[in-house]
Amino acid sequence: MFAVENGLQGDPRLKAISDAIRVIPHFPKTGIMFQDITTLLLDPVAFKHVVDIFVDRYEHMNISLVAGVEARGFIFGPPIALAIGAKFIPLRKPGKLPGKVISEEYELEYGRDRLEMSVEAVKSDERALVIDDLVATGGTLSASISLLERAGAEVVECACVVGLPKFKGQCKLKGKPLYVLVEPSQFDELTTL
Ligand SMILES: O=P(O)(O)OC[C@H]1O[C@H](OP(=O)(O)OP(=O)(O)O)[C@H](O)[C@@H]1O
Ligand SMILES: Nc1ncnc2[nH]cnc12
Repeated sequence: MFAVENGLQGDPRLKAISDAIRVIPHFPKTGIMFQDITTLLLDPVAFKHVVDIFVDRYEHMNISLVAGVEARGFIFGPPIALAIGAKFIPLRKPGKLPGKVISEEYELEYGRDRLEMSVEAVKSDERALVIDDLVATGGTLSASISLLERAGAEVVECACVVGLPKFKGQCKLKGKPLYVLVEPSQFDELTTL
């Protein structure tokens, strides 16, 4: 893995994070190089580096709301939210949230999926951060931005641990900044899910 343009070039924590992410060829389908963050979770030093880097970046940005994308955004979002004193909102796959929800469809490489959010969770004029483990096409994060904006929040930034190379050079999603810690080498990534 290589570091991306994130203002942390030369920071040894990025290598520790990269090294802790396992790459599984041809999972879950032939041709996909799966970036497995579950091995990062087995390494408390590297896992803490991820949380520390995001907390350092966001603690003084007046963020009141951290939204995490099901499922892997639920791992990284809550510790960041707690450390910066923001609430955590889960963005869930369809049919999981009770109460009044709004939903957004988005494109996957094959087919479509949908994300839902509890509309009462967001107050107007909140400043939001969206967290996920990985950005591939950006469809999931774009749907997340739309949900939050529809509920009246201002999305300050989206942040992911891994950005796939097809995303190289792209640091905006729906006009919002995207902040990524590491990126697999070309060798590590054949395609996305
Ligand atoms: O940038 P994109 O092309 O939208 O892809 C990125 C999304 O894909 C993965 O989740 P997935 O939909 O596989 O769900 P999971 O976390 O429940 O496995 C990943 O955790 C991101 O949420
Ligand atoms: N290559 C990949 N590894 C892990 N999660 C993904 N989501 C989309 N593409 C992925």
